[in-house]
Amino acid sequence: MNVIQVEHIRKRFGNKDALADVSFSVPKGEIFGFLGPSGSGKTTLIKILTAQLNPTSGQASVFSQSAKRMHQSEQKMRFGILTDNSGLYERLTIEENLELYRKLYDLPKSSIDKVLHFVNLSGERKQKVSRLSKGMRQRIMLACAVIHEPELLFLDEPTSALDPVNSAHIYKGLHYLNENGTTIFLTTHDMAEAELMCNRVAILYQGQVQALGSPKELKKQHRENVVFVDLINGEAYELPLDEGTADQIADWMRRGLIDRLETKEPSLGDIFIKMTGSELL
Ligand SMILES: Nc1ncnc2c1ncn2[C@@H]1O[C@H](COP(=O)(O)OP(=O)(O)OP(=O)(O)O)[C@@H](O)[C@H]1O
Repeated sequence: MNVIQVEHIRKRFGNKDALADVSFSVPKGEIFGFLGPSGSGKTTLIKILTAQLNPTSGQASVFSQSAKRMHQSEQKMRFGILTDNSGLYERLTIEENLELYRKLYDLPKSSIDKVLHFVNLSGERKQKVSRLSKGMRQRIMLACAVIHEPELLFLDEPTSALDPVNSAHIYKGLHYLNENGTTIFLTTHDMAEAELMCNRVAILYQGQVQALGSPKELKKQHRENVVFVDLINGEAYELPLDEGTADQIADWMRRGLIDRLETKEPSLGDIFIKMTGSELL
């Protein structure tokens, strides 16, 4: 079953297409990465999927219903969202902010302890939000998005303000949620994060999906068909992957001349740059 279905979505702002023609689907249980350079329309699509914006044309559905219904309270219970503008009450403590969400979703008291552990902030629960660092705020916003363990989670750059230790902690928590049934739709500029987290990724550029597949499939598709050979006498070769090369390598091997033999697979970052012409941020 697809949790998200996007068909020929176009979104025009003024005389410019933010999204020109975007189609893809996300099956239940997947961690799906929506990648693209800054300004490519990732946030716009999340807004369409969560009924904050209407598309100019095309169909978007979530939980097999029009995405336009996502503002309805029974749908709101089913998803969580983390974006730049996820609001926090500055004068309240971390715990008091979470308490508001706990009541909203009618959850047991223990949900606060659980989610504080999830974002690695159990020790800071009594601190006022106004005094917190950017990374801590991001973790509390994430806590607010996941406290009800939603069926579907939208994460717009969830670890952009986090250090590697806290990012690793969050990845673990997100995998736990996913193993317990949460489908995750995330945007990121961090290709290592996409590779680590996502079952499949879409690369968005010029308003369209330019590549779609698992990181492994994409790497295979974009693999250079060359083999690198270093011989023990110091000679180094870059040869095409063909029959002639196979015979040559077999001969070198028989004569014990090979020091190193490898094929080169591109990273997801290399593929992103190739597809979008953009340098990574
Ligand atoms: N409300 C709006 N009115 C006019 N233009 C908009 C509006 N919202 C977004 N845009 C434009 O649409 C394009 C896509 O923006 P969007 O925020 O979706 O990109 P993004 O991929 O999420 O970028 P980033 O990675 O920097 O967050 C940009 O050119 C942006 O300026």
